[in-house]
Amino acid sequence: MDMAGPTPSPPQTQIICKSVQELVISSAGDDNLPQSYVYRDGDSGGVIGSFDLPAMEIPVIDISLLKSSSSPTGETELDKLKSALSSWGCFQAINHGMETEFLEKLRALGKEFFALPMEEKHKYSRAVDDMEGYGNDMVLSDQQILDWTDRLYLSLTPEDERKLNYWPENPKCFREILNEYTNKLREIVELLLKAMARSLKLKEDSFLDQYGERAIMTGRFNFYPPCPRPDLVLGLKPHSDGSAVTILLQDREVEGLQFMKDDQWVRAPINIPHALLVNVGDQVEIMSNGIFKSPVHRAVTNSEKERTTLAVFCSPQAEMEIGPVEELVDEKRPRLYKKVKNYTSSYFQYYQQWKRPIDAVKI
Ligand SMILES: O=C(O)CCC(=O)C(=O)O
Ligand SMILES: [Fe+2]
Repeated sequence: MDMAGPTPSPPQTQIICKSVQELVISSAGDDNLPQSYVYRDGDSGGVIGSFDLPAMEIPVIDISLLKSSSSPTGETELDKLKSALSSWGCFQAINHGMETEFLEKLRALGKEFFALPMEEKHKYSRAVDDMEGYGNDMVLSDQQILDWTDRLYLSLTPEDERKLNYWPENPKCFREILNEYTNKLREIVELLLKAMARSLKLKEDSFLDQYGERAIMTGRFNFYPPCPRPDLVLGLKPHSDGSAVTILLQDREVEGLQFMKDDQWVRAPINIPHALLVNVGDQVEIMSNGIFKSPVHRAVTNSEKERTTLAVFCSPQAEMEIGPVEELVDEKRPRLYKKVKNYTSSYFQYYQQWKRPIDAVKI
């Protein structure tokens, strides 16, 4: 199955709308809240829900211990990884080899970019038909409920496919730091994919074999301005990621991410500022034949504080055919997913229609 093929319905006229930040500047309070952002009863289970949700007990994994399973600590950490990914589908990664100061520089890149004057940011605005660049939701239908977020979306690898015209020249160190982060994450993702395979008693290249030499990494700085009605507006609608693995650098001070577990929303904590939040995307769920879970998550808004995060989506090369690793298919666990190529290409059309693209490849 090629995901570049049939999709729910073709994109309709697209309208580029004002950035959320501009809306906040131009409207003085909730009387002016545009209806296109508002959830009404009946949309996705109705209201956004309670604000005192439980915090999740998210597993913390020392990824420096995942390099070898020959020591007892390595073995324990691999077991923790397996259990984290098959129950939650996510964990906080510590000892990833990046200094706290470096992560702070990265956080500052996003904050400083979104704090630039509008005219300056508009130099990097995405084109109507392009995902990349500065902007907000692609509007594909009148019914679409918009996300209360502005983004800067950049392709990071393959390096020769970077569109540098979208990479801000201000802050000055933007390109250098983001490039360094990309290189670090590339190593981390390789390490994780090997460890995931070993945790399932597979050969360590079992997932990497489906990954290709020109793997795709895209970075998205998400900026959530304060919102007058967090009870009616979401920062990001419920979704699971179309990636193989996503690495999220959360805001240091402001929470907002929530995961769905046993039909309940739970808050992702920000208690470890130097941790990276790693979550499985649909493509690892497919490759692991459903053993590892691609969790549904969303971002809520905050009436007082703005929030900035950086998500990096890591996926196999588009031409690679991915599917459940053969050793994970047997009578007890029949094949759950078809083989698929180019999984992320139609992701957003499903996303905007509240559909999970992974349902389209289930057997
Ligand atoms: O900003 C967040 O906390 C979540 C970001 C996210 O889920 C995404 O960009 O896919
Ligand atoms: Fe996500």
